[in-house]
Amino acid sequence: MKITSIRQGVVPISSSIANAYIDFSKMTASVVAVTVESGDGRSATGYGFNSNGRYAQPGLLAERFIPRLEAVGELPAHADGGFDPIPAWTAMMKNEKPGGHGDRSVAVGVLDMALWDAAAKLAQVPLWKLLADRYNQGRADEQAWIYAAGGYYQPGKDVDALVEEMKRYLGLGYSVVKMKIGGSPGMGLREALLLDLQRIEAVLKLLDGQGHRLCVDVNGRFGLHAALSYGAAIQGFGLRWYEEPLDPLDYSTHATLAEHYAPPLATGENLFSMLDARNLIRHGGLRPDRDVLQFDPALSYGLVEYLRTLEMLREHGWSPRRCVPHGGHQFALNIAVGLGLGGNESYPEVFAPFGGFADSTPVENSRIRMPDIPGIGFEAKSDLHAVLRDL
Ligand SMILES: O=C([O-])CC(=O)C(=O)O
Ligand SMILES: [Mg+2]
Repeated sequence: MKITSIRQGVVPISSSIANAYIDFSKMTASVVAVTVESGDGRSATGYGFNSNGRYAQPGLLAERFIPRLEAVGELPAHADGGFDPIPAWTAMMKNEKPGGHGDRSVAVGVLDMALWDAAAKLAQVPLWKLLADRYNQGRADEQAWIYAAGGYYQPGKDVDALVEEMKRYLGLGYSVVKMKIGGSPGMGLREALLLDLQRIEAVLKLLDGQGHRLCVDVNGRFGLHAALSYGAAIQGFGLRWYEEPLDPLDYSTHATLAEHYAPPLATGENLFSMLDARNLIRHGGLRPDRDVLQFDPALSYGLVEYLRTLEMLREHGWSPRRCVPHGGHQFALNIAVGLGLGGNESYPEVFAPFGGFADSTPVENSRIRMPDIPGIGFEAKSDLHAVLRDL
């Protein structure tokens, strides 16, 4: 088993959308293609990319992580005889100190995704099946629960346009949707809250008042006072979840909020290692019977690290069903189905071509089936495959 070539590129995913914390006017993504040769002379090329919210990492890839992978030489096979990304991952992380993950976890996540795509292609099975066989006693789910994430702020977008957007998601087969809140620059808390309540109530009306069909996402914008004020105001709606109300690393403030806000909270998309996730579980006051963990393997050192995170969760009494990764990509969708997570995010209208799933698998009642092709399934998603093929 040997890595024979690695190529990288940068692709723009800029758009006019904004959440409560950032706009996406300059957003980019790294893409890589990694070719692996098996002992019997066969080879496969796996692809990887980072999901939105963090920028492309061409420097870290070129200076550290690609050269280390290129230098690795012969790699030991997995016990099942196939390619094993774990020894390659360990070689990539040599001479990296613990802590301070920064953008390094993004660069490693991009390569990790490509290694897993190559591993499943060499085994000639979909990644969800490889994962179920290696780590879940062969038990893959038949489909994944997904929800439509959108409801971004955009110049000139009023409440009617927000409702129209959500209507389109329902038309595509989603029954649960997510919208942004907390992003009204220049407004005082009272004024911003009143406007957001109007926006939330308009979407809830479209959803026949069923709060469990709506998630709201603050993207880490609030301090404790605003998080509590919004929490008190939305508590009665029975929302599916209240996402990232606070800074992602401020665990004890999360614990205080959880004492006062009983319905489900969701967070974790900006925690990039098993150890950060463990600190959230230890100190964040989250409740394993209702809260939702959104660690995104594509941003946080990939699936090798995510397997450690799932193990840590088990040790702390959390089911993998509480995990619904951020990022709306096919990699996390395979992980959700193969390892029995609670579902996955989906971006029907934003972050193309990286957001979205196989062309051939429609969404029905917020559920999606997986295509039965080798690897992660990029070849079954034409807009994304066109970008990756160019590498
Ligand atoms: O707007 C973003 O940065 C993406 C995000 O939070 C999400 O998908 O939950
Ligand atoms: Mg979010």
